[in-house]
This record gives sequence, structure tokens and C-alpha cells, in this order.
Amino acid sequence: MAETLLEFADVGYAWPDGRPVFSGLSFRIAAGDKVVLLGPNGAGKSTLLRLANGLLTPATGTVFWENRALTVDGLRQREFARAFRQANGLLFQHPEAMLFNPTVREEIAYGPRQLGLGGVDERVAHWAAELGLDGLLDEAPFALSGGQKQKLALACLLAVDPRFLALDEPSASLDPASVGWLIDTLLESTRTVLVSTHNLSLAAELGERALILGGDGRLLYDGPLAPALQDLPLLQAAGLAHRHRHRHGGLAHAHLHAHDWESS
Ligand SMILES: Nc1ncnc2c1ncn2[C@@H]1O[C@H](COP(=O)(O)OP(=O)(O)OP(=O)(O)O)[C@@H](O)[C@H]1O
Repeated sequence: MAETLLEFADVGYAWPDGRPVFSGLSFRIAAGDKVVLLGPNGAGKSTLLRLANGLLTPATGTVFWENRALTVDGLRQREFARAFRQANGLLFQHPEAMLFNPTVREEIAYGPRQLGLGGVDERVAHWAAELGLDGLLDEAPFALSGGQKQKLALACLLAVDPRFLALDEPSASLDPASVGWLIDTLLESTRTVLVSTHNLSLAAELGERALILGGDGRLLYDGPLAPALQDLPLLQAAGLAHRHRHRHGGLAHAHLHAHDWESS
């Protein structure tokens, strides 16, 4: 069995205003797993990804990275912090938060330079070309379109070659061709992937396993993705299916739909 890369052990988190997001969250992700994280708006998917990336610290319980507790003190240790930052990449839901360099070229080069990685120019050229940004290398990141910013943020992450990639709603601004590229790229790689999405087509193509958060922050499901996608009540609890009223002739009836998966 593959080694555990990331583990949440009885993790609870509350925002500084005291509002709890979740409590008692436990799961493990093994090296090479492709996991999709599903749940309704506000369930805590982004919060979970930030905890996995060490940007937030649990209020209770422990997040383990390669069986080592992820702590504020640990992340201040230079060697560990450097190795962790190279291995664990997070694509934010709103990628503007990640972009601050004057040009696309410098933006992609920033991570590899900070981490002292070799072949910076080659990394920039490779990932810019892969993501169709090679004509934009001298542009200012803030002047790019929403989808281009998302691609740039992805290029920045991939340029440091992380073993673990957490992607927060990556398909929100990408065109279908780019989503297809992303799925192929992730499936072809040995990277461990945790992707939060409301896009069931992306989930079905990418993931082997689903973690489903309920609206109350509890983990509703941790298991193979395919049966979860057939379970309409579970999808409804995860905000991925909803009850429609239909009128056929003089007859009105209501039934569950999972949009962009079954007939929509
Ligand atoms: N910076 C913050 N301060 C206080 N509360 C926050 C903050 N960010 C998020 N929250 C709250 O934490 C809860 C979980 O938010 P989170 O963004 O993790 O949910 P999500 O599942 O990613 O939602 P969505 O599907 O809408 O992106 C929500 O109730 C939200 O209001």
C-alpha cells in the first residue's frame, strides 16, 4: 500500500470570530491518490485545502504531512518549510491572491528561484508553453483575463514540481479545452491530487475517490467516487443535486437532478 502523504486526525477548525467550520474531520490521502473534494457552498472545502497547505492551523486535532505533525513551529524550521513548500502546492479559488510579480515570466520564475531550483528559464518556457501563455510572458499578470490568471497560477505551481497539488475549484474560469488539458496532465502524472469542485464532469474524469463535506462541516462520505456519483440523496446533501418541479401536460411532479452529470 502507498505511504500516507497527508492525514487529518480529528481536525476541527473555527474562524477567529468563533464560527466553527468543522470538527472531528479524519481522513488519509496516500501518495498518488487522485481525490475530489465535494460539498455545498460554505461547507469548508477552501478551509480544508488551506489546512492541508499549512496556511491555517487546526483548532483541535492534527494535520500530518508524511506522518509529521504540521505545526506553526515546524513550518518556521527552514529545511522543513522549504521541502514542504516545494512538495505541497495550493491553487487558490481566486488566483489574484497568488500573483504579484511585474510580468508573467517573473511570476512563473518566482517559486523556482525562491526554492533555489535549477533550470528556471526552462521551467518558465515549458509551463508557459503547456498553458498557452508563451505569447504573454512580458505581460503584467494583473492585465490578464480571469482564465489566463488561473492558468498562470497553475503554471507557477507546476514550475516547482510539487508532489501534492491541492486545487480549489480549478474549472471555475478555465475553458473546456483547458480543463481537458488539466485532467490529462494530472492523470498522466504521479502527483497526489486533491481537487475541490462543483463540476461533476471534472470530478468523474479526474477522481478515483471522493471526500464529501456536508453543509454542517461533517465528512458525509469518504470512498470510491463512482458510486457516490450515482447516489442522488448524497449528492443533494453535498449541494450537487437539487429538487426540480416539472410540468408535463397537466401533471406536475418533483424529482432530483444532478446537473452536468445525469440528464440536466
Ligand atoms: N476569512 C474568513 N473569516 C471568517 N469566516 C470565513 C472566512 N473564510 C471563510 N469563512 C467561512 O468559513 C466557512 C467555510 O468557507 P469555505 O470558503 O471553506 O467554504 P467552501 O466549501 O470552499 O465554499 P464555496 O463552495 O462557496 O467555495 C463559511 O461559512 C465561510 O463563511
